[in-house]
Amino acid sequence: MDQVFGNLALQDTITAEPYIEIEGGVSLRGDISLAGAKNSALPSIVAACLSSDEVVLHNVPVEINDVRLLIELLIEAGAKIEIHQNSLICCGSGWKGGALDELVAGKIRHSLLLLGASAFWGSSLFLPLPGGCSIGSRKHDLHVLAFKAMGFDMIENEMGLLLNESRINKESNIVFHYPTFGGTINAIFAGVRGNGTKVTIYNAACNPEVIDVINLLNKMGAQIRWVNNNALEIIGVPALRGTVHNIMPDRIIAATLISATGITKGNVNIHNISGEVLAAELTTWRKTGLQIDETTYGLTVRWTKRLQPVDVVTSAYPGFHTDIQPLHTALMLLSDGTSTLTETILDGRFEYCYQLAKMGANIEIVPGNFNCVNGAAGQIAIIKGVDRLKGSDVVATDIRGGAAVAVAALAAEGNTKITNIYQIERGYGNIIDLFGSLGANIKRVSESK
Ligand SMILES: CC(=O)N[C@H]1[C@@H](OP(=O)(O)OP(=O)(O)OC[C@H]2O[C@@H](n3ccc(=O)[nH]c3=O)[C@H](O)[C@@H]2O)O[C@H](CO)[C@@H](O)[C@@H]1O
Ligand SMILES: C=C(OP(=O)(O)O)C(=O)O
Repeated sequence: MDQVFGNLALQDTITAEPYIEIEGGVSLRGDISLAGAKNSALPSIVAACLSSDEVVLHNVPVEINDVRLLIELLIEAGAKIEIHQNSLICCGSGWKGGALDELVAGKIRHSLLLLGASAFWGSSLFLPLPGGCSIGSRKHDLHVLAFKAMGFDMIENEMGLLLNESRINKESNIVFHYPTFGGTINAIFAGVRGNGTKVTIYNAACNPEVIDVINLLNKMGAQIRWVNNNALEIIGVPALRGTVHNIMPDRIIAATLISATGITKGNVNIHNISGEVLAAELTTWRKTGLQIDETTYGLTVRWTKRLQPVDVVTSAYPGFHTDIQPLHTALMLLSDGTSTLTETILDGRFEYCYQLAKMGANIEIVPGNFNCVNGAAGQIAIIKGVDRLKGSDVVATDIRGGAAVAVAALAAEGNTKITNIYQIERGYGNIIDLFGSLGANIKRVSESK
């Protein structure tokens, strides 16, 4: 790889500390339980604020930076949220909408979901441009399309999105060309309230995190059901009620642990996860020779022999998850041959590969003969397995790219220093405990303290 930093040199927000230090070479061993999923918790917290009764959420990963920021935004918009360890008591009775803080909204992708919440409450909201991982062109045209199809008055400019106080149509059809995760959730939030209004979302996202949010809303009295061919039908109800809900376990953290176990030749039991939510990924990883068994409590993962290369193409659920592709790359780094990874969802999702190259990984990024779902030119990573990785100074480029370099560092010879760990901590509550409890030599260092 001739580029040392990829496009990362263009970013001006890389933080030197705190940083993570990993002394590689320890095989991960032991048992571990998963925390609640970030990508279910974020929309679920917004959903919980759609009722003026109390909604209690358990198993919320409250240490995650993005969760904290979303709570801050919701409180600013008038919701009441109390944090009690890993549980939240949420109530939307004071919802006032308004203009959201640019700095906070601009750090997270799911600030977008406050638009759906505002439509639910019948109030206006100005959302400065949302943020999230810098992993390609993250468009929001499908969100706008959904709001407009439902009859809401939405104005979009280079500063952000303005939802004016407006009413939902009696009946609307939303047709997505791609099953957008955030777009589906936003349309559900906006469509769930009404007096018998009907919204049908064609080609809706059906990943486990969406199902978790729908289950929560239906417990709150919403009427949301699948009709056919991934169409969701939402019949508006006058109000939602309080309930209690457990956020689903984080399947991407499970994938992170599987990758880390495979690359370190380990033996780890992952509790409270069903193989069903990672079906495409487990099928792929079993082909590498990694032994993964489903048990009554979760998954057992055992390395028994050098892993074989296996090609992956990312796609919408139930396909191989784009958030898990960096973890598959990590798993393939020491494999016995060449594998390819074709990323079809997000065009900028290979930045972390330039960091892995500093550790001795052999990865080439080549143009693909296709466009990603956002219309941008797609790329393919060609990974040639090497015999060893070496510790190095690397940067966490985004949540999962950061996790991938941490996973590689666990198997590298010597010491790796990872900076810009704010990115990792946007998605992992405590990666030090996650790997440390399985034997890894890992610590978080803050020299200025
Ligand atoms: C907080 C959260 O849960 N984030 C997840 C969510 O993000 P997010 O909700 O942003 O993902 P989407 O499914 O909406 O986006 C996937 C693709 O569709 C494109 N698109 C999306 C919306 C739109 O209006 N127009 C459009 O073209 C995006 O640019 C992207 O290329 O799903 C992504 C894809 O599985 C994951 O990587 C993120 O981890
Ligand atoms: C891309 C991710 O998150 P976000 O959409 O919040 O940036 C992720 O969780 O991997």
